[in-house]
Amino acid sequence: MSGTIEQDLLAESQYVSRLYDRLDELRAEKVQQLARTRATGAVGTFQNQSERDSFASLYEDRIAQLDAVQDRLVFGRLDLAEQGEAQAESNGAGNSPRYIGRIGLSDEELNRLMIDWRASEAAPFYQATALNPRGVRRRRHLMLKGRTVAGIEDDVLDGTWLDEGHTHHGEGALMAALREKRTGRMGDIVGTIQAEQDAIIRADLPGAVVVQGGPGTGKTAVALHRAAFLLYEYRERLKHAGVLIVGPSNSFMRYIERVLPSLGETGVVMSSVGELYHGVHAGPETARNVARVKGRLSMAKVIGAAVRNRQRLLAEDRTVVVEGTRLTLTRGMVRNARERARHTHKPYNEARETFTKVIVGDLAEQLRRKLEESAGQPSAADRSYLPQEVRESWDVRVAINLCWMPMTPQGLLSELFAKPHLLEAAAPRMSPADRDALFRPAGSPFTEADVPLLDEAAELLGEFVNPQDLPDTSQYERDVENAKRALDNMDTMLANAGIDGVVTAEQVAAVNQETAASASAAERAVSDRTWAYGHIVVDEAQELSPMQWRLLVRRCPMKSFTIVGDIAQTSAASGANSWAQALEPFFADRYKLEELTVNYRTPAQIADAAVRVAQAAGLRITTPQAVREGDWPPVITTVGKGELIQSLIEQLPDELEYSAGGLQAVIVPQELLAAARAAVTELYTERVGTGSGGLAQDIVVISARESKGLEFDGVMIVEPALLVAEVDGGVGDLYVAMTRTTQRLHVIHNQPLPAGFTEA
Ligand SMILES: Nc1ncnc2c1ncn2[C@@H]1O[C@H](COP(=O)(O)OP(=O)(O)OP(=O)(O)O)[C@@H](O)[C@H]1O
Repeated sequence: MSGTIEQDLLAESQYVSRLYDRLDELRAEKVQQLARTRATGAVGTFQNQSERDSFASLYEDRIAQLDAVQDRLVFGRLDLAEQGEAQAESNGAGNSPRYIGRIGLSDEELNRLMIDWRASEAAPFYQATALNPRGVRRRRHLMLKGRTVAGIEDDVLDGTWLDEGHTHHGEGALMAALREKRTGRMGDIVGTIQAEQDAIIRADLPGAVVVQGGPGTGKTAVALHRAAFLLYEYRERLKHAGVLIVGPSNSFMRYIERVLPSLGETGVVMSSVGELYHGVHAGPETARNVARVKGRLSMAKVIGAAVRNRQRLLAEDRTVVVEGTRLTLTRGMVRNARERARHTHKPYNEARETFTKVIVGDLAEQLRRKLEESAGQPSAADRSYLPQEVRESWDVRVAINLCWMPMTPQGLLSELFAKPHLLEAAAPRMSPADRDALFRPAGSPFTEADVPLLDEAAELLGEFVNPQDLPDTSQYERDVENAKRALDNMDTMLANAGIDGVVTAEQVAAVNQETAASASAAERAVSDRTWAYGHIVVDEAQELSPMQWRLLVRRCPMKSFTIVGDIAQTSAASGANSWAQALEPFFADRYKLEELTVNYRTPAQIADAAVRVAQAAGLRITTPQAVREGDWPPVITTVGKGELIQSLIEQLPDELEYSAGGLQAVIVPQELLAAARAAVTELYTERVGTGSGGLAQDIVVISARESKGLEFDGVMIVEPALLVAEVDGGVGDLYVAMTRTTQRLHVIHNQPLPAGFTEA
């Protein structure tokens, strides 16, 4: 059953190579099928063509998936105790070992070669313990280098096997994984998921799960693996509705973007909080008081009032001229039309149709009476054209727009913050100081804190139809026009394919519409604000304001959420002080709170210092147990006034040597950021990045806020006291910065260090 390590490595390598052969075979099959499908060309009925397109994209997706899982395709093996016959048959593999990998693989005869890590049969790989072995005799981790097995780590749970020596040991699969250099892109942890993490990953789909955990406890990793698990376990349900993953910033989204594809899952929608309103790329809200005000739930009422206030009454009756006849639009007519429009309970832009119809009807009636009066007698003549004349009158259009102007969310918000009288009318109970804080000139860029306000406005305003826009039917006509032009260019191509005059411009236009209709759930979800997702994963969730929560809950009415974060790391002015405070308005007490307790990232010596700083400032934190002691305590360099940047430049080369090809971060207060970046860039030019770092950039100079959620082999922090001062004296950001490192922390300071930094 077990030989020398060399024999076992060889045997395992042979099996692994069989798995890769099978993967190659499947890939080649799909490539062939794709080529055959494409070769059928642009002929046949449109149904045929759209079927062909769907097949082609199916094959493309499968090829992409097979490519993405190549790296460390298989990572585990389970040897199980004797099973009952029925069970042995049902898993088709008798008592032969189960190999656990990124996807499931079977041979041509449908014998299972490898089990997807998400399948229930794979669960013992993560959950079996000596106390509860769940039928597992031996859990084996396979460490691959390319396509061969370079290392084996055994975990024997059966006493007799232990005695017989069926075991190989090294430093441990987990430790080996943690020792890896950081690349600036998060990797998956599928081979070493720990039991407490696995329990959360495999929790049921319905309801909200909140995962609280200190720094480095694997919250992000767990959230992403959970998304992959849900997409596997509830594929049918989630295939159409999709899964949305929300994180704090674009650089964070870049940091995590490769994890799901490496688990064989694409098609998930990923968005930072600033990108949640389609078409707006919002930057951070830097003014903390503004973020605080905009994040309050009461802003929903303010937006509601702002929309209602745009339905105006007339101050006095107004004369309008229709085809030379003077008519009177009375205040009463407008009030009545507004009541009827409001009664439809439709969004503002749609209710405007009712408002317009009522006004036009009343004025057309007035016009009819006037025409008859001037003719001196009632007439049976057809007057059905009158409403059209009224509708087209310039005066009438101006008057209607004065009372009920079509609005975009962007337009509404821009004006609301640029015109103090509008804000005062919409928010009479807001303090003047808060109203002043919201003021900004029209056309200013939108910020993250505006995103939920835009969404709120969109909800209340409904579809915006620009009166100057052509009606819907003309879109089709424009498509036909485009297609006609495209067809001119396609003539030769069609002739080559032996098709002459078979495809018409109308048919090409119809194909465009088909394509739009068959876009994947993910593609459609991104652009459709009213899309209801099947599940939402929120990372760094402690930072979300109540208004941001409101937006997210609207995007998933079923309230199926995975929410991960650390209350102690809150730095946003409108973020949460407790999960109960953040979630109760939306979930009441219907959420399950889980906790992660082991810090996999930061060595104990550094994590302890971070904990002391947090506790000295009175922050209530959970203190996870660090899995490694680490080689270095925090290094502290004290410098004279004005020498911070100079010292940074002097110390950086040593730190780069320590991180030896890994990723080095320099975390700097906002006010020193530009100077630090310039100085470091002068020395290291293109090695310096600003975001999470990439393969080409191994030094990043960033603010504490930007470092949220990321990790580096080495971290330098410049002037901690300023990091604290810039967030109103909170130590949350400093706590975050200190816990970003996997190896070394070096602090350069001039001002006194915050309490707790050094051991008393
Ligand atoms: N079971 C595991 N096996 C291997 N590595 C792990 C495991 N769990 C976590 N890690 C690693 O620990 C590091 C921290 O994980 P992650 O970023 O998910 O933590 P976090 O709780 O989100 O941290 P923070 O709140 O500080 O941003 C990552 O490098 C991750 O890959």
